[in-house]
Parts: sequence; C-alpha cells; structure tokens
Amino acid sequence: MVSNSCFETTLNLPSIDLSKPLNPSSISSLSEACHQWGFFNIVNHGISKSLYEDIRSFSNHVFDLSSETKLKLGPSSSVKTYTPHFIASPYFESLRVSGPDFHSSAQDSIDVIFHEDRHEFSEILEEYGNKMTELSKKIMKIVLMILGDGFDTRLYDSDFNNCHGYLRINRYSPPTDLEEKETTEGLGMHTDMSCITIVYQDETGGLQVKSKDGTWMDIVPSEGTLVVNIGDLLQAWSNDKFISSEHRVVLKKPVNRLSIAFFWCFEDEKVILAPNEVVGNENTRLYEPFVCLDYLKFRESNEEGKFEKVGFTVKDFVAHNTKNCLPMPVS
Ligand SMILES: O=C(O)CCC(=O)C(=O)O
Ligand SMILES: [Fe+2]
Repeated sequence: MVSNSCFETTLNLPSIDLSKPLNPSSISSLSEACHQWGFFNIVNHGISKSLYEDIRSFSNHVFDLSSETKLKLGPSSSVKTYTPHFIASPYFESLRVSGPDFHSSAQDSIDVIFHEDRHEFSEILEEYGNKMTELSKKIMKIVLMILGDGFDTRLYDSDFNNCHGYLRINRYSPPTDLEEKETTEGLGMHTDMSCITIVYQDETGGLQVKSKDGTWMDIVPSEGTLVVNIGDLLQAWSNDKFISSEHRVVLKKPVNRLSIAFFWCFEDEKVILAPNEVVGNENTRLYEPFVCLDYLKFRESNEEGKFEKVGFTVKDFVAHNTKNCLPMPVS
C-alpha cells in the first residue's frame, strides 16, 4: 500500500478572479485548463478564512468521536451521512451535508451524535452550503462561456436550473508507520459524480491530477484559493468538450488532512443528453442519453474494501450499459 513515488510534478493551474470581469486571456487559459486538466483555481470567492476555521474545528470534533458514535450516522443508519474508514480507503472518512436545506441536513446528523443543542454547527454548515450553491451557479456560467465564441449560455439555463449541491467533509488519517519520503493513497484515483466540484484542501496538500501521459501532478494548496474540477456529468453533457479529471489524494505527511468537497450535480431524474449545438455538426454524440440516477447507482458503493469501484467513470458506465444491451447469444 505504501509506495515511493518519483514521477510527480507540481501543476500551475490558472486562477480565475471572481471579483473581476473575465478578459480574453483568462477565458483562454481557463478553456485550456478545462480541456487539458479539468481543473482550475478560483480566488476572491468570498468565503472567509474564519468560516473555514469554524468548519475545521467542528469537523475535527466530529471525527474525533468514537467509531461507535460515528457509526450512528454510518451506511446502515437511517441518516447515512457518515462514510467510515475502509469504504473508500483505510485512511478516509467523511461526513455529508446535503442541500438545498443544509441546516436541516446538518441538524439531522448533529441530533444523532450530540446530546445537547449544537445549533451553531448547523448554522456554519448552512452558511457554507449556501455560499457554495451561489458560487457553483456563478462558476457554471463561466464554464459554459468557454464552450465557444458566440455561444449563448442562456440556451442551456434550463439544463442547469434544477442542479443541486451537497458537501462532503473529508478527513484523512495517514498510517502511523508512514515514513519520510513515503506516500500512500488516502483516496484512490477517481472522477467525480458531479457537473463541477469545488474543493477546499487544507495546507497539508496531497490532491493530485493525472496527466494524459499518466504522470501524477500535485495541486499545491494556496491560502484563499479554491480548486474547481469538472465531473463526469458535465463531461457527458458536453460530449467530452470538458474533461472530467482523474484525481486522487496522497498522504505524504504523518498528519491528519481535511478537505471539503462541494458537488454540484444534475437532478437525479434528469436525462443527460448533449445539446446539438454542443456536439457540433462534424462530431458524433459520444453518449447515449442516460438518466442521472442510473449512473449514480452504478458508481455508488458502500461496500467495505471494494476500493476498485472508486475508480469507475462515466465511460465505464457507458461500457457497462452497452454490454448489457448486446443481444444474448443464441444457444
Ligand atoms: O480531499 C481532496 O482534496 C479531494 C477529495 C475528492 O476528490 C472527493 O471528495 O471527491
Ligand atoms: Fe474527487
């Protein structure tokens, strides 16, 4: 499980400054990043450092509870908001808070694990969820703008009108015998089940994206910067004009790592079909229309130790569907 890695480099992603209008050069570097990496940075996003500090201290408080208490929110509980160690990886655990009512989603979990009123926790998670929702809408508009010159993004408002978001607070606890210069995977290579994901990673670092030649590139954390990555749903909707990045998290230091990922997704019942204008005349449609929920069910796994399922993508889903649609051999 623990490996020495020598082919890793740092990736410089363009930063989109959300306090300024986009100019032609930022559009062009964003477009390149979306096609090549499926990753870019945003700055001046309006989320304060103190909100992160509040969420961090709340999260550590929850993750430090006993396994027995946390499992009251686990996969076999009624709320199912906690993913324990050994589902995605031995070192990964996470807590989910779902929109659009982030307050009540957080409160449902908090009521189960605390025997006193901790409404301040639901309030900070509500604030974060609402801010991420607004940010996601803003970023989606920017991302759609780069689809092409003269492309009227209003045409697709209806496609994205019913999007919803949820956040997952992730904590990684490296193995205690992790030695200097050794790394281990905290979360294996995967693509996200979202249109876009907005990631806050703490100063520990460890997020990596896979380049086309297979090299893992470090996305180094920078204070005040959030990382955005394209997910499978937008890749399929855009007929591969946007790339859903293959990424992972490696643990390089013997310290706990915290990240918060906000997933902005199509509604479950949406039929995903790339619009004709996006496919273009010369290109073929790469994905048969599919229902979002069918893809989510294909990807989701609560099975302990089935780490390989983490790496399935929308391409695997399409291949699986095609295989299942082949005529049965005549015996
Ligand atoms: O922890 C991170 O930095 C990224 C997490 C991630 O990729 C995910 O939750 O899908
Ligand atoms: Fe991810």
